[in-house]
Amino acid sequence: MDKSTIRSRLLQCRKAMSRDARLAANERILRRITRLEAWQHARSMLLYLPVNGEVDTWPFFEDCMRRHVQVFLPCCRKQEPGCMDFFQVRNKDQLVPGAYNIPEPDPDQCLLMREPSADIVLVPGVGFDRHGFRIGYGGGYYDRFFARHPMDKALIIGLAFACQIMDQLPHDPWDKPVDMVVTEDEGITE
Ligand SMILES: Nc1nc2c(c(=O)[nH]1)N(C=O)[C@@H](CNc1ccc(C(=O)N[C@@H](CCC(=O)O)C(=O)O)cc1)CN2
Ligand SMILES: Nc1ncnc2c1ncn2[C@@H]1O[C@H](COP(=O)(O)OP(=O)(O)OP(=O)(O)O)[C@@H](O)[C@H]1O
Repeated sequence: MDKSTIRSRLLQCRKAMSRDARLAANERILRRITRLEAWQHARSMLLYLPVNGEVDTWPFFEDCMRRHVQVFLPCCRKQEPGCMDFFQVRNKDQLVPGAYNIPEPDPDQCLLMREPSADIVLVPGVGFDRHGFRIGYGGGYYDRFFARHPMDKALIIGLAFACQIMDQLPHDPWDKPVDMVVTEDEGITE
């Protein structure tokens, strides 16, 4: 199967989850993540905010705000498709509706992260495999970002529901596996 066929199947299965199943799964993912020692010790994180039924990261954002952990969120470049930058966000009021209707940092109010580095990176995905390879919406945003900024010191965690996990996904030379994938059922590391 090619990437785009797999992408649409995985999106379909995520969409098919009931509201209750999604809420319960989000709750379990939250518990798994916040129990991680790395999460408890992290002082800075690159997060994302959810669209289209992705794993809900608002509770992570709130947890960071409460504990004064630095949070950086992506902002898609308008002139360069497939490129994004991270900006530091200090509160919800610094967010504006962005590309694909995802809340984004307002570049006028937020500090651009010139040399990205962080303790943890949470990565969204349409699907992941057991080796940490990821398939996204096909824009190549995270691929390009990690190519420019490998984030070698960070723990890179992919978030997904169990139905989004495949044994093996096709991957291209530019795909870089995440360090860990967390679903409601398990934490997957190699
Ligand atoms: N929450 C979140 N933020 C993110 C990403 C992401 O995957 N999730 N990105 C990671 O790359 C970047 C934005 N890229 C995106 C690319 C496409 C779509 C999107 O919704 N595409 C289709 C819908 C697909 C479908 O549901 O069928 C569309 O254009 O309508 C969303 C984000 C940066 N921020
Ligand atoms: N490092 C890179 N430099 C230039 N182009 C890249 C790079 N990485 C990926 N691309 C391009 O991005 C496109 C999308 O790649 P791919 O299908 O792997 O996206 P994806 O991982 O599903 O998307 P996303 O990261 O946005 O969620 C490909 O056409 C590829 O050529």
